[in-house]
Parts: sequence; structure tokens; C-alpha cells
Amino acid sequence: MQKSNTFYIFDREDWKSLNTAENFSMTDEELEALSALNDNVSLKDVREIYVPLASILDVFIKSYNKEQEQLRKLLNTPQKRAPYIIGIAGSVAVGKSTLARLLQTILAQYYKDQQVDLITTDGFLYPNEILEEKGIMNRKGFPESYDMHRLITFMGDVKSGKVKVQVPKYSHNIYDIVPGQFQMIDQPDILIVEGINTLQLPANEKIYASDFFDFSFYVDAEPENVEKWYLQRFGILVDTAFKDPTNYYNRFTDIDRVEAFDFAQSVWKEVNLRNLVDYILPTRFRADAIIHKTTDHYIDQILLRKH
Ligand SMILES: Nc1ncnc2c1ncn2[C@@H]1O[C@H](COP(=O)(O)OP(=O)(O)OP(=O)(O)O)[C@@H](O)[C@H]1O
Ligand SMILES: CC(C)(CO)[C@@H](O)C(=O)NCCC(=O)O
Repeated sequence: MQKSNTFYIFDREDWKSLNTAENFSMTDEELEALSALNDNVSLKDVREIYVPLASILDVFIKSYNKEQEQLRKLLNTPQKRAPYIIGIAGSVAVGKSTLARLLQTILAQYYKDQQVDLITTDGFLYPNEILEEKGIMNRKGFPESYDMHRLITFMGDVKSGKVKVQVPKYSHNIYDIVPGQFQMIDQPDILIVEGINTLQLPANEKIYASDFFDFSFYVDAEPENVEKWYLQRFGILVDTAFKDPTNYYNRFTDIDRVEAFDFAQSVWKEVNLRNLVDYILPTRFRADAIIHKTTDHYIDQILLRKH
């Protein structure tokens, strides 16, 4: 194992042979069902990467629940649910939502009686109309394009056990906030919060979204690889937009494919890569675990905070 004062550094080979199956066991059928739910993730990945990951999370979740229970007794406070909150940060198109969905499924499968919810901070982007007004439409995803006050209020509400808290919906298909549509978060046991800005320090707030996290991940990959995944996803979005004039990506179905990809590449370079280098990458070492992916989304290394 490589040496670091802050992190345990595991190569895939070390990680997959961790002695984790004992405290977090799943049947073969459960494991197969998990990989079948997600086209991107093989049974091998579920076994070698995600089960050890979930079993480590299980240690932290159990100790959190015990601590909460003891505190409630000691402080004589009413039985209010404070969910265990997991943050997931990383570049645009690095695979945060894929990891988030998988964790949600594994945890929900394992803790059968618990509610495991997932939100994305995309819902806290300002609508395009406001981005236009502010003249920052080409800065979507940068810190100033989010209503951070609203995100932090949301985090505080959920963590303090408030019922029925709303999250606005963002759609990649319309490339905007969907007017009047919300996701309802109602006292979950575990909440996963996925987004490029989850570990960022907002300029005008005294607290950070990450103050509410009990555990956080950063999904890491070389920018050249992420660019490929961004362009592949762009291709998928354009293909799905075919015949749907309301879809933002429909405009690229009429133009030459090479021209469309040139456009996407310039958006990657001018917007998402800049955002990655200036605002997202600097948050990497704030995470409790860093998941490093190489070509074809292959996870080759995992760093886990020691303290
Ligand atoms: N483990 C994986 N194996 C194969 N493909 C993957 C994997 N994870 C993600 N992908 C693909 O990479 C692309 C980006 O993934 P995803 O949408 O999860 O990224 P994201 O980080 O949530 O992006 P954004 O911040 O823009 O919403 C998608 O096309 C997805 O299908
Ligand atoms: C919504 C975000 C910011 C994050 O998911 C991203 O997918 C995005 O739309 N970025 C803006 C530039 C672009 O169109 O890729």
C-alpha cells in the first residue's frame, strides 16, 4: 500500500480482498439484481468495489445511529430523525449520479426497513431565465450559478428532521429547471446528495453544504477521460432528442454530427473543464473517500480518510 498521512490508499487488488463480507453479506441473487439494475455496472464491480464500499459505510452508519440514540437519551430530546447524509462530488460527467444510484440501491437493499433518498444539487441551479438576466448563462455549473443559500437551507431542514422538504427539479432534456416540479424529501433515514458543488465553500454563506455531510466521496478521473465520457453522453442525449422538438438537444439532430461534436467539445473546454480545474478539483482532498477511475470507468484506486 502507498503511504499518506491522511488517506489509506488502496489499489483495486488490495481493495477487493478486504475482509468486508463478514459484516455486510449479500446473497448472490441480491448482488445479481444490483448489477442488473444498472447497465453500467458489472457483477464483478459490485462484488469487488461497491460491496466493500457499502460495508465500510455500514460501520460509520451504525456508529452514527448509536451516537444519535445515546445523545437523544442524554439530552432528553424528542425522537426526531436526523438522516445520515452522504455527499458525492466530482466533475461534470465523471459518473456521480451513476455511483449515487448504485449506493442508494445497495443501501436500500441492505437496510430493508430504511428510507434511502437521493437528490442532485442540479435542482439548486438558477433557472435559465435568471442565469440570462445575470448574464451568466455560459457559467452554468460555476459557483455563482447555484442558489447556495437555498441549498444550505434545504440541508439544514432535512438534517433537523423537517417533514416534506422540496427540491426543485432540473432536467438535462430541457436544459433548465422544470417549472413547478419538485422532489419531496420526507424524513429519510439516509440521504445521498450528488453534485459538482457539494464540497465547495460558498462565498456568501457562513456554513457549507458539506457541514451537513456525515460522509463524502469525490469521484476522480483524468480530465482527458472525463472529456470522452462527456462527449459520449452528449451523443446519447442527442440520439434521445431525435423527434422531440421540446428537447434542448434536438437542435443538434439537424446539423452535421461533426459540427455538433465540435460544439460539445468547445463547451467542455470553455465551461466544464474550466469549472473542474478552478472550482471542483480543489475540493478533492476534502472528501472522506476518493474514487479514482481510469479508461472505460474502470476503478483502479480508492483513497479512504484515516481520521
Ligand atoms: N461506472 C460506469 N461505467 C460505465 N459508464 C458510466 C459509469 N459511470 C458513468 N457512466 C457514464 O458516464 C456518463 C456520465 O455519467 P453520469 O451522468 O453518472 O455523470 P455525472 O457525474 O452525474 O454528470 P453530471 O454532473 O453532468 O450530471 C454517462 O453517460 C454514464 O452512463
Ligand atoms: C447541470 C450541470 C452544471 C451539472 O450537472 C452540467 O451538466 C451542465 O449543464 N453544464 C453546463 C455546460 C454544458 O452544457 O455541459
